[in-house]
Amino acid sequence: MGHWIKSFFDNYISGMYFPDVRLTDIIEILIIAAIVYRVMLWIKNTKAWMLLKGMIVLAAFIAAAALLRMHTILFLARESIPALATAAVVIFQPELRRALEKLGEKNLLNNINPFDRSRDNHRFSDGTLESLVKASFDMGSVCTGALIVVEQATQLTEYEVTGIELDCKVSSQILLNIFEHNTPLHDGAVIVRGDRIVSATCYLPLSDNMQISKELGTRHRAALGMSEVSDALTIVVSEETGQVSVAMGGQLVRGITPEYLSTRLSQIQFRASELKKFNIWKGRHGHEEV
Ligand SMILES: Nc1ncnc2c1ncn2[C@@H]1O[C@H](COP(=O)(O)OP(=O)(O)OP(=O)(O)O)[C@@H](O)[C@H]1O
Repeated sequence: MGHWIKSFFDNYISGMYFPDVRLTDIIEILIIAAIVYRVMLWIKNTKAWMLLKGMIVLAAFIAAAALLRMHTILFLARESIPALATAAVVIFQPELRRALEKLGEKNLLNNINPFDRSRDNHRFSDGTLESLVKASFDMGSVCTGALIVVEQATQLTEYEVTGIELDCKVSSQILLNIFEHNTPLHDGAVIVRGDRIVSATCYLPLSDNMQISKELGTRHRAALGMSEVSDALTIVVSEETGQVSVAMGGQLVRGITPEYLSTRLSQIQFRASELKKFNIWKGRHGHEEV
């Protein structure tokens, strides 16, 4: 038996090439796998999926042209590659920007950089949370349409300037007043930063998600659009049905309850660093992803 094992090793194993795998190689493989996974998710969740499908069709066409030796088509394809690459960057500018912003949100530099203003103003009180929930469901009960964006780490200044500047403490009464029909501020969205309403009548980007239900109009599309370009949580109250929905991270959850909205708001109520302390001390929502 011993002889057999020895001859097996001599004949097969000793002839094999075992690369010298270091710990850094394993870390490198894991990093590349995570990046590829993230890029694939990004492609799947954005317009890039359409682009990828288009590129596959184009590649198949060029491969067929190469097989059939269609030199003019190959020449045109070769010459247009730089132009197509530039066009892709221009077309996907919002998605690329969002991807980089997301990277920045999780960046360790946020915890180190003392000049980062976003660390100071993204916490709202329990009073604001309760006012948002109360106002949303009060408006829902009388079918008053509303759109309320609760800012998180992504600064919404560019959307804030499309509206009328306000600086008032969040209260359910103010929100009800703003969205009252036929009043000057009722159209568009309100942006909430911390405990304050910073702007009303804001214009939000519309989502071009083709999977969104056809029965939903531009108010819901705007809420979803906002959630695609930022980490904000947007509350929508339907004027038609009185239903309250919430959009965040490119997902729209329709027909929610006050408890659900309360939970979602409490999940974003504290900054990540504060949240850890909050969970340790209060033991609330410790299991939920933020
Ligand atoms: N891009 C936008 N940014 C902000 N608000 C918007 C935007 N587009 C539409 N709205 C708001 O939505 C209102 C129109 O809502 P619309 O009826 O088209 O949407 P909906 O999703 O069907 O909502 P509802 O159920 O309330 O009818 C507008 O009067 C405006 O207040």
